[in-house]
Amino acid sequence: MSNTTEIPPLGVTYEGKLTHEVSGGEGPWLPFDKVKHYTNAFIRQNGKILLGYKKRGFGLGLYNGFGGKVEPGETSAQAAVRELEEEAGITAPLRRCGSLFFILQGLEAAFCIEIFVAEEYEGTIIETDEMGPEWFSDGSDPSSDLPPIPLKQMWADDEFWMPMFLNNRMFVGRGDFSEDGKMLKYWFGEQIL
Ligand SMILES: Nc1[nH]c(=O)nc2c1ncn2[C@H]1C[C@H](O)[C@@H](COP(=O)(O)OP(=O)(O)OP(=O)(O)O)O1
Repeated sequence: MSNTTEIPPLGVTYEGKLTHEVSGGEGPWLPFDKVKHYTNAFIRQNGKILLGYKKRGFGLGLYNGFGGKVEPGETSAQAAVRELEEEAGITAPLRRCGSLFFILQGLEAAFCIEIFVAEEYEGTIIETDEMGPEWFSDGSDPSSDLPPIPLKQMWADDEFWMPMFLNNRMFVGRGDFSEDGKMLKYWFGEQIL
């Protein structure tokens, strides 16, 4: 790991205190002109975590939480509930547990993604045109028959903030990606409220 820094890069928003957990990569942080707001929601229940296999569009072929763009007039919390229902058919009392900022080389707008989690949900989980939902073990139950979280088939940043997420910490961070999806530089930390 090189270029470690304790100062969070531009785009990382937080309140209160921040601890630096992990950073790395080379070169300068990439510039950005605009920011687009997104959500990403996870259901975590009894040692299991619900992920979706992305069937189309951005992040195709990767597992992720359920989410998408925040529409005009919506709060990110409202968008998170709507996107979870659109993509997995369920509603849940989501609460925010982190904020991430990503830049993809070649795209003019950066992604500001609010991450949400809930331990319960209502409705029946369904496969949609966008997502194939699957349960994974969150690692807390050694006797679980479920597969582990498939980090090799997720965005490269996930392995850095997932440990904080799984420990119920509020996390923030930034990752800059090349056009072919390689993470060039990253910084992740924990927010202490
Ligand atoms: N580097 C990254 N790491 C990660 O874990 N999630 C990422 C990510 N970059 C993007 N995401 C997530 C945020 C969001 O849940 C999803 C992108 O949402 P979508 O592909 O659904 O966006 P769309 O532009 O299709 O929006 P909608 O049409 O509103 O669904 O990918």
